Amino acid sequence: MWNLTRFASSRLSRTRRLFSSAIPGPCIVHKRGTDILHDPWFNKDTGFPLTERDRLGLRGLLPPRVISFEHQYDRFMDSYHSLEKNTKGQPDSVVALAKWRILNRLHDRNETLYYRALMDNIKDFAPIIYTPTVGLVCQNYSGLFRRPRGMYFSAKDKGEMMSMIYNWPAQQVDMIVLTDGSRILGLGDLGVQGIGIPIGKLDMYVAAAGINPQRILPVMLDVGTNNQKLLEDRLYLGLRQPRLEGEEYLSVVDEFMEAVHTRWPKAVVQFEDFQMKWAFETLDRYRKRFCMFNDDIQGTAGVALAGLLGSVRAQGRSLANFPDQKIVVVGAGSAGLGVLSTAVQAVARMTGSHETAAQNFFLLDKDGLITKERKNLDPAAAPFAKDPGQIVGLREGASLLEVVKKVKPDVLLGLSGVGGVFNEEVLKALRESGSTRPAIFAMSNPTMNAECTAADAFKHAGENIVFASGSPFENVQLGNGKVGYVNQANNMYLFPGIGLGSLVSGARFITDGMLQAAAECLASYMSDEEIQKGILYPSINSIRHITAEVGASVLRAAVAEGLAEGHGEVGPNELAHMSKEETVEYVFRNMWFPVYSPLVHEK
Ligand SMILES: NC(=O)C1=CN([C@@H]2O[C@H](COP(=O)(O)OP(=O)(O)OC[C@H]3O[C@@H](n4cnc5c(N)ncnc54)[C@H](O)[C@@H]3O)[C@@H](O)[C@H]2O)C=CC1
Ligand SMILES: CC(=O)C(=O)O
Ligand SMILES: [Mg+2]
Repeated sequence: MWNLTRFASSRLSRTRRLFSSAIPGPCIVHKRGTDILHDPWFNKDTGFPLTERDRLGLRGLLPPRVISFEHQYDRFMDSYHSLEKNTKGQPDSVVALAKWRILNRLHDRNETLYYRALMDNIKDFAPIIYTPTVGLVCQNYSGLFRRPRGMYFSAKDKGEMMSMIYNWPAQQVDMIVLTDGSRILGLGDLGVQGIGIPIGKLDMYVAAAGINPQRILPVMLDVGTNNQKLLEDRLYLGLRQPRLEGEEYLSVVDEFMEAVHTRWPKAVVQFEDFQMKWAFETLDRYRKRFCMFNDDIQGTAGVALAGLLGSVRAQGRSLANFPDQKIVVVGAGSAGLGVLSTAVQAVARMTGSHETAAQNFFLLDKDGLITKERKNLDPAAAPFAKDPGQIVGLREGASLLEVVKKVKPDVLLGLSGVGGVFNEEVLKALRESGSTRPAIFAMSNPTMNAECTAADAFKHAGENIVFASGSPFENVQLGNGKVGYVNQANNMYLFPGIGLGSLVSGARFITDGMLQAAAECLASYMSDEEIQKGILYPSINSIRHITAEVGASVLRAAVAEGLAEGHGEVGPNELAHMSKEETVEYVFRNMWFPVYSPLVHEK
């Protein structure tokens, strides 16, 4: 079932070939003069050629010398490197925020240059615009606020959303990331300040999936906050009221979804960082009506499954051994339960039996091991709750240490949001694992919420482990030239491809089959040689390439299910007759690339 065909080794050179042939088409602009200079979508700063300055009424509004895009890029990177030098030795949070500020200023001024800088320096810049720094930015959003980005729909806008949606200046929107700020990374309820997450996710969409930045829309649904500290903060920019609950809450989300799909029926909506009860409820409510998915449940599940399959291969075993792996999942929230149900489905497909598929999985939450004896057992966790009769030596609520000692798992996977729960004792206990190569996935974000650090994992659990974390860590030097490889197990490897594949297929819904195709594509991406070294996921430097492959797999799955209605000029028949290679090239062709387009003014 898992096709492990290696993709062409020249994957990066093919990416470059596809981009180098891209000639920028003209871009219609409905403004002139300073209005253009103040619009980051069109602004080229000193890069406007003289003829364009004439055409657009810019002559005299800029210093006379025309600076090339490459020169502007170098100038920006020089100032970034000076900032790095000048902030050396300062606390990490100060440096991180300074870097975020310089990038944010460019984002606000000139998006073309910003996205080129982001794409070309994705390994260095992703930790600033995405996890971990985006968490710090959200925590400090009200104080850092200078200008709005995206749209804000609040509980006070009830009845107005259908008209408000037309306030957005773009004619077309393809990709929306929506949050209600109720569970931002592992940082809890940050209310309106959570808007930083949709912004960061959509930056990744532009960088990885080549979604045109004029067609993205970050959205905050502000239904209040239960964070007392924020409610009392004089700078807080959100509604000062407790969160709406029940039908009142759902009616706000319903109204937003209707409004969006009235104006842009083909837009894909990604739900992000909703607290668990609403994450599941909204997914269930909308997935058969709109083209939407929940990244924390579904995107994370695919990335984790790819990593789990990779860790079986890292043991030198075939994927047929996956059902025998003992896997302890710590965290029974939206992410943990999403991972577990996807992994259990994969086992069921392999073994042909649903009944026994969950037997090697152990689930813990803040109250320890979850069994059928759990009082007020959450129905979402119930399918994974252990029958006390079948877990000799373990009881309801057993601690993580007890579970690890007893189960001797092959994999310890954390999605608890709690930093350090894989403590020294737990990691040392993993040395007694039955596995030849235990795997540790400390997937919680941001860095301080990771269940353990990479250094601690290799130090306490042994040098033979495979390690992955949600936020980036440096590789660990183990001495004698040996390196403990650190993987980033983050849904960023899938959500851009899921969104892009759904968009360019013109699918009305995102099905389990499309999500499974995305996970299988990621799982098959790495070579045996890489996997043997403990490298489970591609380098972030090749994120555009992996996203194109994932997008193509999603598209092909949509075609196979008869859901692909086509996109732009390309109809469903054409999509259905594309070979695998042609599908990847079609996906690439639909990616936006940051170059200055000639601007043509139209009234
Ligand atoms: N790496 C990635 O791609 C992703 C990472 N995450 C991270 O996963 C974390 C959890 O996210 P959600 O599931 O949405 O949160 P959630 O709030 O829905 O669930 C958290 C779960 O952890 C449990 N928990 C809390 N303290 C614990 C402890 N001391 N020991 C064991 N379990 C404990 C809770 O009981 C709950 O079941 C967050 O930090 C988030 O950043 C989420 C999605 C993707
Ligand atoms: C990565 C992500 O989606 C999260 O930590 O919530
Ligand atoms: Mg998330």
